[in-house]
Amino acid sequence: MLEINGLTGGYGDKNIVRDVSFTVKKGSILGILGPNGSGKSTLMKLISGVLRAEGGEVRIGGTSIADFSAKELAKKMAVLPQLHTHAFSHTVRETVSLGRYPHQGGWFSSWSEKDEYAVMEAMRLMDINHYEQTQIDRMSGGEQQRVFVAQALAQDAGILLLDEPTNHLDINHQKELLDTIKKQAIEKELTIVSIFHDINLASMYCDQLLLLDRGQVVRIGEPHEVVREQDIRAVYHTRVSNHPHPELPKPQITLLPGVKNASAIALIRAEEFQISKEMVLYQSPIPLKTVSSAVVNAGSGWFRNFMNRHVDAFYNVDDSVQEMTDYIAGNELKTTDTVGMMTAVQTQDVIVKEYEGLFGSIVIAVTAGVGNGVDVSKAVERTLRVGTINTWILVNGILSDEAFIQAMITATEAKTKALQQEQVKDPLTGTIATGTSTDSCLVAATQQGEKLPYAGPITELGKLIGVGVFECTVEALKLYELAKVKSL
Ligand SMILES: Nc1ncnc2c1ncn2[C@@H]1O[C@H](COP(=O)(O)OP(=O)(O)OP(=O)(O)O)[C@@H](O)[C@H]1O
Repeated sequence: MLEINGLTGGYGDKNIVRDVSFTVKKGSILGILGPNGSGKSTLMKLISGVLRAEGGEVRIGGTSIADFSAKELAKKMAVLPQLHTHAFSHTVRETVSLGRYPHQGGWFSSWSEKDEYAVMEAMRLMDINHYEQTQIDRMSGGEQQRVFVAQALAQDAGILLLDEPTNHLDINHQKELLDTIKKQAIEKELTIVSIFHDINLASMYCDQLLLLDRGQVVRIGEPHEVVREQDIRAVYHTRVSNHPHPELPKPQITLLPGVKNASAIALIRAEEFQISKEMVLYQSPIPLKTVSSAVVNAGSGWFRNFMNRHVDAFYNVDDSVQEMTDYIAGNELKTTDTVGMMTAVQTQDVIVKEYEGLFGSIVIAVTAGVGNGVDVSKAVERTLRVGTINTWILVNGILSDEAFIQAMITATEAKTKALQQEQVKDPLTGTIATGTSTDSCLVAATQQGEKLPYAGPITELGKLIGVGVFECTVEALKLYELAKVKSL
């Protein structure tokens, strides 16, 4: 265990780092974050003993580092400094072998099997064994960085201090290096302290983070306690937005640029919908922020094209996402810029209406096929048949995350109410259907104009969505019934 208590120090009589305390347990990684000049490297130098502390102390396993000889300390603690200056050129193997110096007995001590193993293993872990005889001054910055990390690993110390280990590395090598370090931390129970400039990488790989500002700790804790918009903004003086990692419970941040491309002022209009027997298509002049349960590009994103495609009632392919993606591409639309839904309903029976509110307007589009109506409260295993209610809500306004979710809830409630009014039944249970088994919903917004933080039924936006989705669904259901009668 590494314990830092009230560590204070700097250069000459100037204390750069003041009163820093934390502990790092075996097998875990602590990441140090902070803007340029905040004292990260100085803190590392104080921890490694390169700089003498003016106050406080560093303890390893309960013993102060002041009580270790330089060699003893080097066996316990390996350091990857920020800048590597080498007076003369070594080969990769020689450079990595320098990591073994604390384990050498004296001038005439021989190179042991253990030394050889440690060097070979470190080179293997950093994937540099094929460069073994290369002069490091002939290597790229990223390759050199991996050699120096290998040198630190070859030292076989329980504590690793790393100053920006991913410096110069491409994204794959960043991942490979941090995966290796994390694996080493867990398997060999290493204690690791590392400086990071990349807050997202630090959040992903570290168990604890320490945010430093002007030499003092602003916050320390698990990544979710430290990677917070307000703290990052206050310390780095830049606007950021926080969002979840897609696979890990580790928060990520995105920079919000101070300068944006001038974007055309866009207004979504019902009359701009292109309706044919093949599809309903809306093409926006600007990307719309979208949340949907579509077939292609479901989830959240920014898209310009919105397609509701008519498919045969017996449409049945193994990979409908791929088939739909190919269909979008076949229609000369970019698959990365298009949200695609499907319906067995005649797309010419779509109801598209515009609703004006105090804040601006929304456009609602509904196709409704209820041959597969389901009473959700009595949902049972069913054979899946296409026949679905697709509801689009396109908003001329700026929606918050809450508003996107509330818009979906409000729209779903309005749809269910429409089914109730039209007495649409679940054919299996004979009770009123609440939807169909494959309904889709899409909410998209220009993110221009008025800020709309909420979309519940009590808000202006929610009222329009409620009335609009109800009316459009009722009308779409009537057209569906008509089409059914006509086809008999
Ligand atoms: N050798 C030195 N002598 C005097 N002052 C120094 C020395 N090294 C660094 N400093 C000063 O200490 C302060 C902190 O520097 P430090 O290198 O610790 O910051 P850092 O957080 O690691 O920055 P960066 O992100 O730019 O690497 C800076 O103001 C710097 O000018």
